[in-house]
Amino acid sequence: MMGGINNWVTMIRFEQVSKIYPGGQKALTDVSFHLKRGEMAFLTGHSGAGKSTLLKLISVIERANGGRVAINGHDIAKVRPKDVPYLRRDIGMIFQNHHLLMDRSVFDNIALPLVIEGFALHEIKKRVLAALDMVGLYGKERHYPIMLSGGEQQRVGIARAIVNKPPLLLADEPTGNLDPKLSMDILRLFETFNDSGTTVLIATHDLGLIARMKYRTLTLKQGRVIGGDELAPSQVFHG
Ligand SMILES: Nc1ncnc2c1ncn2[C@@H]1O[C@H](COP(=O)(O)OP(=O)(O)OP(=O)(O)O)[C@@H](O)[C@H]1O
Repeated sequence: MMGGINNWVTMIRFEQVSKIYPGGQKALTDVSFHLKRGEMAFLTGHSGAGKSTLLKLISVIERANGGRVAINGHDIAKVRPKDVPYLRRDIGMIFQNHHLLMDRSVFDNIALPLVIEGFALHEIKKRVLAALDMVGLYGKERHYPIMLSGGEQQRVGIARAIVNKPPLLLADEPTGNLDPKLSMDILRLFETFNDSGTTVLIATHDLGLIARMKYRTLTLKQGRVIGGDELAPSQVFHG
């Protein structure tokens, strides 16, 4: 655990985090912010600003070169490679191109995280159908992704991310391919999860979408956090 009395309320904590990719590309420089448990926030910035890299550091797909990252009370630097899968169970990840298995049914796609965790079949069935219901796709479990619209496919990806009820949900451009109405529907869905206690961080270019919502925003520019950062530590803890 990292020091500090406020750890128990913190879901994501970055302290002066830097990431340089092999080859020398600086992706993040001195990034500090906190996200409390139960918060929902946006992460924005131009293409190449470092949004995906920041999400990859949270999900331990990449590791930082400098500074400290703590997720759900765990100092990532101290998490051994063999324990990374356990940490990831606490994180639901949603991608722009949803990474669905096209040769598997909607049911199988959503069931995947539960199969990996070794759940019993009756429990898997119950949870998959509940997740489908939450994203408004009940009855489509036998469909294949190819039979669904882009917005429906995205919702299958969301159902897969929330099916094991992770306390943290990360979304990387979740509305990238969707029209404004569908984008809003997806954000409302995230709000529903947030209302039930899930911490949500959404990376997006879509400033229009952000402006229509009331949430805090962390803005990156060339790998650094820039002005008006409402996720600055003091404001998170005392705001
Ligand atoms: N695996 C990698 N190897 C080397 N450089 C990388 C790698 N991934 C990202 N980068 C570089 O790091 C910087 C930040 O990239 P990142 O993907 O985090 O930005 P982003 O804000 O998510 O961009 P976009 O909105 O286009 O997805 C960019 O300069 C990018 O070229």
